[in-house]
Formats: sequence, C-alpha cells, structure tokens
Amino acid sequence: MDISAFRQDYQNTPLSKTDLDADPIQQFARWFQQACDAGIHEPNAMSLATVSASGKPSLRMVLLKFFDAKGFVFFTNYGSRKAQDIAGNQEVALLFPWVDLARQVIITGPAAKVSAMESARYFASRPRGSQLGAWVSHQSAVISSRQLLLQQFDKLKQKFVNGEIPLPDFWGGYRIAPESIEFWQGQTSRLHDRFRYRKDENGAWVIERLAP
Ligand SMILES: Cc1cc2nc3c(=O)[nH]c(=O)nc-3n(C[C@H](O)[C@H](O)[C@H](O)COP(=O)(O)O)c2cc1C
Repeated sequence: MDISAFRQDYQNTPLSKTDLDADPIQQFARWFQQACDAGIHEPNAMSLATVSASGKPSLRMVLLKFFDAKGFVFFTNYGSRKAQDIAGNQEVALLFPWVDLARQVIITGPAAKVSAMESARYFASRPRGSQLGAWVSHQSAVISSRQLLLQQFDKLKQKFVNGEIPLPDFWGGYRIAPESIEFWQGQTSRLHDRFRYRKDENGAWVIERLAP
C-alpha cells in the first residue's frame, strides 16, 4: 500500500524561547493542561522506551500518574520485561504523542523504583478489579490461555472477598528523574519548533532550540 501522500501541514503560532517557562516541569504542566483542554484522549498515555543490559531496545505505552520536580511516575509489574530492562539499564525515554495538537514531549533520564509506601498509596486508590488484575498477571510471561487468567482472577476474588487487597510485592511505581525534556511543536513547511531543556554542570536548566 502506498501511503506516501498522507501528510499534514501544521499551522501553529510560532513558539519562541520567551514563550517558555524557565522550569520544564511548569512548561510540561502548561502543555499537559492544554492537552486536557483540547480533549486529547488519555493525555497521560506515554511511550516508555527501555534498553536491556545487552542493548536490545523495547517500547510500550504506560500511564503517567504523578509528576513534579522529582520526576515522572508510572506503575507496573516489577517482573515485566520493562522492569528487567530497567534493572540492567536505568536509562529510559518517555514520549507523549499529542499528535492532534501537533505536539510531542520527549523526556530522558534514569528510572528508579518509588518507595513501597508510595506504591501502596497509589495501589489503594485503584479500582478493586485493577488491584486483582495486578495480582493475577505475571506481566510479560508467556501464558497458555485467557481462561487461566480468568480462573485465577475468580479465585483471588473469593480470597479477598472482604477487606483491603494488599499491594503485591511484585508491583509498584518507577520515577524517571528528567535529565532532558524536549518540547516539539509542528510548524508550516516542516520548520518545526523544538526546544530542549537540559541540566548544565551546576544543575541549572538550560533551554536550547534544536533544528527541526
Ligand atoms: C494506553 C495504554 C496504557 C497502558 N498503561 C500501562 C501502565 O500504566 N502500566 C503497565 O504496566 N502497562 C500499561 N499498558 C500496557 C503496556 O503497554 C505493556 O503491554 C505492558 O506493560 C507490558 O510491557 P512489557 O512486556 O514491555 O514490560 C498500557 C497500554 C496502553 C495501550
């Protein structure tokens, strides 16, 4: 199939350095709010790229749940492929694909587990079905059938019929401490605006315009 004619010209107000907040987290908060206001579906869905200790890349979507100056937090299974990758190589990349706004944000930095207390607090806020789902799934392992998952789900549902469902010790969050954050906005004639924040040797954020 030839889809070479699929193309979109972007018409946005040009972005200049003076439009940007000096703090990339504040800038991210501003764009995140604009993505919400624009009705972007699941604006907190982000691609997470990891690289294994042997150098093999892999990629998947996860949901951003918290962000602040300390970093960007998502939750997952600590036995999953992504978790194994991070155990061998903590350097990861995140990408928010806000294509309907002709925007993307790319974040790089090391990932580290959040505290069990932080994971427990978030786990307790999840719907009961999601809590049971976390217990049942040995995420990324090969399984023989969906039936097996449903059987285990029902078994656990009975086991935890009353009271709180505890946090599995194989489930929790990761926080990515940003080392660089790039804001990309599509412009006409492919002369897009790209601004990258990176930390200088004193730990202060520097903003640089990149060629599109
Ligand atoms: C929109 C969307 C959101 C997702 N959010 C999460 C998430 O927050 N945590 C998670 O573990 N998996 C999430 N997934 C599933 C992952 O993409 C992936 O299939 C799973 O984590 C296993 O990845 P791995 O085998 O590379 O570790 C999401 C998938 C989609 C499409």
